[in-house]
Amino acid sequence: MRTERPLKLGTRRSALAMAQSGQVAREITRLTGRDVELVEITTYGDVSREQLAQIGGTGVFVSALRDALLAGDIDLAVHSLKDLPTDQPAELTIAAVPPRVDPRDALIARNGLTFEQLTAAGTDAAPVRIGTGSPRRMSQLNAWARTLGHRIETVPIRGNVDTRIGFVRSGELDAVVLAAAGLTRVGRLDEVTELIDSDAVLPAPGQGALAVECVTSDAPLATRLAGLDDPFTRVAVTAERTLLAALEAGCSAPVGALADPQADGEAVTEMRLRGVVGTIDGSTLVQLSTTGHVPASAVEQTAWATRLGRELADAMLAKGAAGLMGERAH
Ligand SMILES: NCc1[nH]cc(CCC(=O)O)c1CC(=O)O
Repeated sequence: MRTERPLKLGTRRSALAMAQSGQVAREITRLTGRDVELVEITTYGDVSREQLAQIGGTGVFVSALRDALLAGDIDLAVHSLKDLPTDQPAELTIAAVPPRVDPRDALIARNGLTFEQLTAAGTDAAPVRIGTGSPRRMSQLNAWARTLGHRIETVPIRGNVDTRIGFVRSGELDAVVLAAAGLTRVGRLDEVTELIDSDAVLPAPGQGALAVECVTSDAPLATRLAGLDDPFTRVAVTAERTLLAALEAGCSAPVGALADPQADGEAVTEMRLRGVVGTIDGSTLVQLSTTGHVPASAVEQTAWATRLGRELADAMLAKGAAGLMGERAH
């Protein structure tokens, strides 16, 4: 009997990418008995020193992995779902969306402070300086500070987890905001000083979820990878990403979205979808939500989640969402 060659899983070299790729590799081996080998790929998003919003945001981490898939250099790739452009190329298939981890953003502030404690010290002359390269985070953090009557300044930064946390440790910034999911995956969740409630800051569509992608023509592989798929996560991120697409926004737009499917045993029953879009300074936000009854059949769920996302986008557009998104961080 012929032993199958190991599957080649393309991954970025960052600690975060290696952690999530390694985890998916182990899961594939556990489910299919097949060995998986990691192949390191450098993406433009890893080498560029420019601000993410400036280089276009959408897809910079993704395109080198996709090129390697299409060239046949690798069999599959693992992406952070929030980094994936919403329009899926026909030659590539998202074969699985594994169970999502905590979708919230996390604050890492000096002296163990929460957002409210930290920002209370801000003045007009010396606002509290919070680092994030994300227009979505800037917009909602600024809006949050406004409701508290506190003075903050959002400072555009980028770099890997280590670099970002380093700005706080060095005293250059008072705090940084990162995805809890990424911090969990690289084992640094213990440095978080506040897990930010989604009522204050809605995460990026798809945050905390992964996408396992392969070429569409490799149907047998796609079928095997489907064993990693989590229907709860799939229905949630479908609604969130449809909202993002229907707003015609990319991953660097100030759009937050979160769907929370309620489970009744094995079945998803109700799902609430919340969305927000705002100006970078947080002076104007369009924030809406909708709730619906999730159909029982897996086949109907995708179409249903797509409809929910579109409906919420239409409602947000009717409230002026498009006008707020034209603005850019730079
Ligand atoms: N934009 C970069 C990026 N892509 C995915 C994550 C975190 C992990 C995830 O959301 O799945 C991060 C870092 C961050 O936003 O702090």
